[in-house]
Amino acid sequence: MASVPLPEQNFILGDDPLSLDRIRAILTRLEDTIIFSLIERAQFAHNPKAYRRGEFQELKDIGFNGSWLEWFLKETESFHAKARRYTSPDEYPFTDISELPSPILKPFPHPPILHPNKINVNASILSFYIQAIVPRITRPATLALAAMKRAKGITGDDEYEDDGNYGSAAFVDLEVLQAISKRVHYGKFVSESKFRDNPAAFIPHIQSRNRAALEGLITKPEVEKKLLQRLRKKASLYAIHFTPEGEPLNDSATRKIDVDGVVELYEHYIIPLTKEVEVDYLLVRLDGLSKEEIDKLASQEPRK
Ligand SMILES: C=C(O[C@@H]1C=C(C(=O)O)C=C[C@H]1O)C(=O)O
Repeated sequence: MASVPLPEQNFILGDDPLSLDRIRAILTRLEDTIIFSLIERAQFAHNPKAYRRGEFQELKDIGFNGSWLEWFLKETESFHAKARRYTSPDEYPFTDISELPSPILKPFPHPPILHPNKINVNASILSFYIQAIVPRITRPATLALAAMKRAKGITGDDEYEDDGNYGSAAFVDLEVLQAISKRVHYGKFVSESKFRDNPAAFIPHIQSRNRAALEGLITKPEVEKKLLQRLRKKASLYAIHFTPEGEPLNDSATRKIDVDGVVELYEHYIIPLTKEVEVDYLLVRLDGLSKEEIDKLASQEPRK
């Protein structure tokens, strides 16, 4: 009987915050969050207008020059920042932290787990989400809606791609983006766990800035292969519609989400970016340490 991963817990709970098995269980659980939030986003049209800067006069009127989604991010993250969300090492804002208010609560007394770093790859996440993911998983707005808009003289290149649900779609965009961001930045915990297991394996390549060697050390092809297989099965199952009587509709044309799109999201974007975070984190892992501290780490026996 395969062991069932530990109940998903964030890094604070649990006895060993850097157990690789527990970290992987959290990554596995985030697969569900990402798939279901993509299913929710797929219910709305592409709405490309929401991702282009300068499209909303109403935003310009309030002095905001970014896109609708960037405004949604800044407004939402400003509130979350006051609730100290971004003092947690597993939470990273898309808005420049210097533009967000200070927390009204004292920082949560997190255990010092990660080495100090300023790694934030949310700009890359936002870019691939807008350019590749949203167009892939959304369907044109209904032809009837397009006809209604034509009748009202609403035209433009978004005629079939815009259902006007800018607020609802952006709310779900944030859920997808925050889940992908958490998943990708968990690469820091993965790297810290692997580093502590065998510092001597990493230290020479960190010191010689050898990204390729570091990426070779953190890459686990068998883990990635199993993940993509599991992801395809999950997305195929979660995408099934049911009849009013609760019978599954096994018609691929009525799937709630493009399953290939979900797998490609992980294979071409999420996994590579997670590994980039892992390597970026390793490259700063020795920053601020004395020669004696580094030598002590290098002399440590491998833990596994
Ligand atoms: C996250 C890990 O590190 C790497 C990245 C993976 C991913 O992004 O899914 C999977 C395996 C490794 O290649 C891990 O070892 O679990």
